[in-house]
Amino acid sequence: MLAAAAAAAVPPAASCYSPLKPARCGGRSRTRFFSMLVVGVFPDGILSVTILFCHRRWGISWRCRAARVEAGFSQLEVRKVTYRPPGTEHNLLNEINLSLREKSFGLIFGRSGSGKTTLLQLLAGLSEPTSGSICIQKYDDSGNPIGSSEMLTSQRVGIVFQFPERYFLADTVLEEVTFGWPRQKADTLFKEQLAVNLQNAFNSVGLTTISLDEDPQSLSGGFKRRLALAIQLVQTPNLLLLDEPLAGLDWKARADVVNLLKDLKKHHTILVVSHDLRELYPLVDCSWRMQMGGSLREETLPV
Ligand SMILES: Nc1ncnc2c1ncn2[C@@H]1O[C@H](COP(=O)(O)OP(=O)(O)OP(=O)(O)O)[C@@H](O)[C@H]1O
Repeated sequence: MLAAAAAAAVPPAASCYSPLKPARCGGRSRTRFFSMLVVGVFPDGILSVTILFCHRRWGISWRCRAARVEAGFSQLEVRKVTYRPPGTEHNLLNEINLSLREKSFGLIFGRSGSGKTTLLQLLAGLSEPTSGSICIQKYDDSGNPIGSSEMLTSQRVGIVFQFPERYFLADTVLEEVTFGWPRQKADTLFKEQLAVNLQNAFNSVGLTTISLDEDPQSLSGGFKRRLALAIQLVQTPNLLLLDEPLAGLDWKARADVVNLLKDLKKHHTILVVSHDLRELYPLVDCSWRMQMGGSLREETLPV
């Protein structure tokens, strides 16, 4: 990142400069420059790169250009979340805490009925926590929080349910993907952006070989899951939630989806609920066990 920032900061006139030695600028000029790279970090975690040119004959005349580059990382934080469905007397989830750093892969496992899917639904904004908060917090490189956290909104989350192909509604892949897109003319620009996102999403899930006129139900199991993922990726979510992504697939399609998730993990923050621990194990950065009674404990996978 620093190299890129430095490259962006170099003015055109300084194309021959060296940060280590005095350099000769241009064939005819005998003037020599010294250059200095000044790097600073502001308290808000922004990295500043400044290049000073010190002129040998004129003393400290200088030219300077600065670039500001975001440093640090952001993290999903679930803080003391409790959930009791309206009209019931028992909590399904109790004081759940979870942190997941951007571009990492988290996995929640646990017995059937312990509350894993309920937690995903809260993260996706499909229901509201009874208490506690779900937010995104930014940190600098030293791990100090930058500013206050932002609430995670449903627009920033993509969720792929268990057996997503059961919810396909359209007759063609194109209609399926564009199902929720705005229909009004005024939204042309927005639709153009979605079309670009769609191309990127299809590239990232490896769906470029299928025809957009194909019936989604005629796709293989692995390709149906790819399509379900692409539909979510079009919205460029900050967080991708997957409920049992391997359920109901044959061994080949399972391997296919695991490889796909390995690729997606490079660019996306992914949180998965699954019983398929052995197959997902190589991808996992953090894991938690949901216990009966709805409490969550960080725990390495028992594989
Ligand atoms: N709105 C609700 N009202 C009452 N109980 C509910 C509600 N939603 C879910 N439950 C119950 O909460 C418990 C947790 O369900 P959930 O689907 O989250 O479990 P899970 O860990 O994902 O299970 P599985 O691994 O079988 O998918 C279940 O006993 C379920 O019946």
